[in-house]
Amino acid sequence: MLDSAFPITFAAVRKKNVVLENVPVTAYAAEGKALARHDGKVIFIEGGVVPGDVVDVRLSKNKKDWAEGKAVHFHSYSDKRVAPFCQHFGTCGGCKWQMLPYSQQLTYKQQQVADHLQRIGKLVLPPMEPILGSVHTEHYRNKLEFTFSNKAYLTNEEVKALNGEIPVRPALGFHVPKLFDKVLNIDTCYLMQEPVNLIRNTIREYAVTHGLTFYDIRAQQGWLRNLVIRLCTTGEIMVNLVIHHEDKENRIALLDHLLKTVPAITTALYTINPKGNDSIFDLEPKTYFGKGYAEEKLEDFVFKIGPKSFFQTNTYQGEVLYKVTRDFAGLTGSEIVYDLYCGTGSIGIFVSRNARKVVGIELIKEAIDDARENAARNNVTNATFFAGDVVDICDDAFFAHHGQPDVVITDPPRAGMHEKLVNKLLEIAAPKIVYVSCNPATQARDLALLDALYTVEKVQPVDMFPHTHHIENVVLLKKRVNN
Ligand SMILES: C[S@@+](CC[C@H](N)C(=O)[O-])C[C@H]1O[C@@H](n2cnc3c(N)ncnc32)[C@H](O)[C@@H]1O
Repeated sequence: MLDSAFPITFAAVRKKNVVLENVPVTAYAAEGKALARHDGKVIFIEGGVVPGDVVDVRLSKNKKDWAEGKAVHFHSYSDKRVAPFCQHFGTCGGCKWQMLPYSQQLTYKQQQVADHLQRIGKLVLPPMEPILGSVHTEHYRNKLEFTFSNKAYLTNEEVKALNGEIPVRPALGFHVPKLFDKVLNIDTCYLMQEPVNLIRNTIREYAVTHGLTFYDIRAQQGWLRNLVIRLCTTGEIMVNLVIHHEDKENRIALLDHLLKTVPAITTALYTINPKGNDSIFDLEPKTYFGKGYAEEKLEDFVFKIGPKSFFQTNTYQGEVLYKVTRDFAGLTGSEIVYDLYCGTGSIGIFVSRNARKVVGIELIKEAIDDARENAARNNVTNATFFAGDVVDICDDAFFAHHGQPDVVITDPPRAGMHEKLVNKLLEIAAPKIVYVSCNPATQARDLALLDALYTVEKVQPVDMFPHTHHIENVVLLKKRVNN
């Protein structure tokens, strides 16, 4: 069937820059790319394509078994498509799946988890639990970072209309994908509740009318660099304005104007960043107004979140994810639980009342400082946290000193666990491992190694990021009895 839809020979397909015509898109692959097949060859397709569309694809990579390209023409659209709700859809890098109904997004995410675990992990799976969708499909984030730039993104039509005379054009919004120096001016973003749009637009309007300079990332000049807004479910709002250098008069005037316009802000900070990159992790934010941090709640645990702290970006689904993790761990109060890649210790603290002891390990020292402080604030006395690389820390002496784990909870970054750590876990052979992952592909790779000793008992995908291709997945592994 598919062959007749490809009026092109296999030899031609091996060339780059070939345009494949009338390609029926059948599924989604990893990283939000769409997928089609021809002659046993897999074609990954970018460019806002969804399964059910029929497109022409210009190939940019062309290997023996697979190719990659961009949709350059749509012959027909999937009947599953819906109208995107955001005016910035198509240019902005966020919320790229708005053209699919949410129920359909969940179906594709569920399929992808199953596909990765079976194809990469080659695992025998128990019946998978249906993905837990987000109650809030808009306004679900608790933090966003906007960028100032003196090069607002312009469409091709806008550039043509300017006849080569392109002026400095201040923008405050999001980077346009693949254009590192262009920023899309955002008017309304649906990722966070109000007053986040009001805060961003107030600052931009004030800055433009008062002639404040927006950063030029190429020339490394300009005053205003980034704006980080955190809005907690407790109602607290923390704003961190990142500027290139101190300009006390303008800084005070701008922040005072903001606080007067948006009195709901509970904390305002500013950070001076004279560096070539945007990271603030090696900088010291200064408090201008309020207590200098915000508080977020998960169940009745309260977490202190400073301007540099990491916290799950969807608080509602973060709580769902942690409940699944705690349920999978099946704690009775007598267990020693290791929380690997613990960040600010939030999973460990969340399960602490159900465990005898929690041992958390995390690379970033500041996150461990937060974990210790959050444990103390929540009267958690049975959790200890250690800063360092899990691979180095988790040696025999460490386990001998802190106790053999009854349950290991592991929540690594997208790259998954280091093979040395997987081997160590096989050696330590805890009865249960709960593996929380934001990348089912690397999770599947690690599970394939753990398969030497463990059986996958439960699989629960959780959707933390509606309208994106990102998936969180929790897997319960139990040690086989005969091992
Ligand atoms: C997905 S986050 C998990 C955070 C935490 N479990 C939570 O729910 O907030 C992964 C964490 O692993 C940490 N990390 C990355 N590589 C590490 C390593 N080699 N050793 C220890 N921690 C590491 C990162 O700093 C990050 O905090």
